[in-house]
Amino acid sequence: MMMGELWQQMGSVMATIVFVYTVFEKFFPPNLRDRVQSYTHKLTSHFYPYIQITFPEFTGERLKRSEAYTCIQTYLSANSSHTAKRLKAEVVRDSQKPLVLSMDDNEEITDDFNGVKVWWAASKTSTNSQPFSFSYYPPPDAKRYYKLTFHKSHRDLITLSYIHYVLQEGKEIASKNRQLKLYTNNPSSGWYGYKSTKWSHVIFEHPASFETLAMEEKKKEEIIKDLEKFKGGKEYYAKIGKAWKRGYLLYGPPGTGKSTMIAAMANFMNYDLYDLELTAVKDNTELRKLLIETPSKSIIVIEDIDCSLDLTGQRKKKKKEKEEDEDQKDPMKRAQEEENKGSKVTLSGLLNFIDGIWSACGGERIIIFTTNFIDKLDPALIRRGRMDKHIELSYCGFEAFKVLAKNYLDVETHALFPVIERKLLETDMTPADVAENLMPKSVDEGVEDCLLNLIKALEIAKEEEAVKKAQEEARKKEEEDEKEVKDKEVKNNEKASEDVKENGFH
Ligand SMILES: Nc1ncnc2c1ncn2[C@@H]1O[C@H](COP(=O)(O)OP(=O)(O)OP(=O)(O)O)[C@@H](O)[C@H]1O
Ligand SMILES: [Mg+2]
Repeated sequence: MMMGELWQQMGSVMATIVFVYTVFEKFFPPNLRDRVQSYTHKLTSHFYPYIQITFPEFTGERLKRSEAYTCIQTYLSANSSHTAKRLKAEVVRDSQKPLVLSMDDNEEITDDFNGVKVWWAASKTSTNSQPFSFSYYPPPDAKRYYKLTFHKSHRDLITLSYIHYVLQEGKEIASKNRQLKLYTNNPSSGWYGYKSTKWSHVIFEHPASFETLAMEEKKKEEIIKDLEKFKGGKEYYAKIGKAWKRGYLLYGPPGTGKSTMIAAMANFMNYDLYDLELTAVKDNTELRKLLIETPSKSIIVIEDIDCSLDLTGQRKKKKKEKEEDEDQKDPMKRAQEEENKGSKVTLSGLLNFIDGIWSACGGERIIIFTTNFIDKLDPALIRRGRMDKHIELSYCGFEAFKVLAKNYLDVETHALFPVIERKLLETDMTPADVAENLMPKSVDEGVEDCLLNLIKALEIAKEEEAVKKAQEEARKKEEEDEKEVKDKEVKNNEKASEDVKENGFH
């Protein structure tokens, strides 16, 4: 007999029992009722050897969607779409698949775990308590739940292992199908300031990956391994007593692939990106709130950290000195300055953001800073522990060029490659410029035309570099000559005054 039919029969039996129970409750004293109840339980469990566990969709007072329900739904959708006969199709937000199929209400499927058979049923109970009442409003939504049924002899296996397995699997499938998101912080002033959430997002669709990223193979591998180690390092971080987070500092000239690498990292890790615009953050308190609102499995990015705030000298200025400065200003001027300054985030606020006790909330977070000028940054900001790994992205070398040639022209070798290799050694050109020159400018341009374009561009860049160098040298020489003349003058003046002293002339 099918489980569904069995339950239908059980339903009518239950209705009779409920009726008898109501009569029984009315006419029998409480102590007798308790005794009869315990016997009934024993009797039913003897004849009905199955255990049922329900997982309601909503739990708690705040009607939060149950995480377990969502995981089970994902797990069953992946497993039921080929076994269940009635399926429900839904467009699910943030999922890569346009349509997600899951089992329909009152549908039932079986699953197998270590040779043990279990039954899953999707059910719902109507919450409308007055079925015949007339109302202008539609009846409230039904309460959905999943019901798991299994034989009582497998109680331990199911409750200790199987349910855990289903939840884990569900989570993993969801994270694989998840659409990545790119968040940015809302400005704290104006209408956005009243928004309950501090971050707004769009779907992240950057196609960058480590395969298409142009850089030395060895360096790339090292970064990939570092990321992999971090991802699977939950126990390790717990063992060494460190918060599960890692900081990367990406530095190098403009157009060397810092932003591209961030996108590649997000795609590789399957983490959401939180692009933090520091100048829009009011103060340190708000910075902390933003941090708390980022969940685990996220990458927090602060681009061009050297330009975001004046973070270079603030920590060095002593508090006392600062107070003295402030006291001397008149209050009106001070208030205006505060207003103009916009963001009051300080270096110490940022240091605490990265490394303070709050930064440990949530875990599994990566923080990335990018800068064009690493020397401008306060050493405290980029010390290991805050920025654990410093990655330099530099001008295009031959290895990086080969990746770009493969991406843009689909070639791995060419007779012109050795020429380009030599020219790249002589000239500094960013991967962004190399990529631009490699891109065919019309449908008629073939591989060779593009490579020749690049060679030409490298030659022009070399000439420009030589001119710049000559100009720089000429400027330096001019400065030195000027200095020499000045030094001579000073020396002559000194000599003259010494003569005056010695000879006693006035
Ligand atoms: N290493 C690279 N690999 C692949 N493409 C690259 C690389 N570097 C630059 N590019 C190309 O050049 C463009 C600019 O690169 P990107 O924005 O990553 O530079 P950046 O280092 O972030 O520059 P900035 O310092 O100005 O922000 C990208 O769109 C990308 O196509
Ligand atoms: Mg950039």
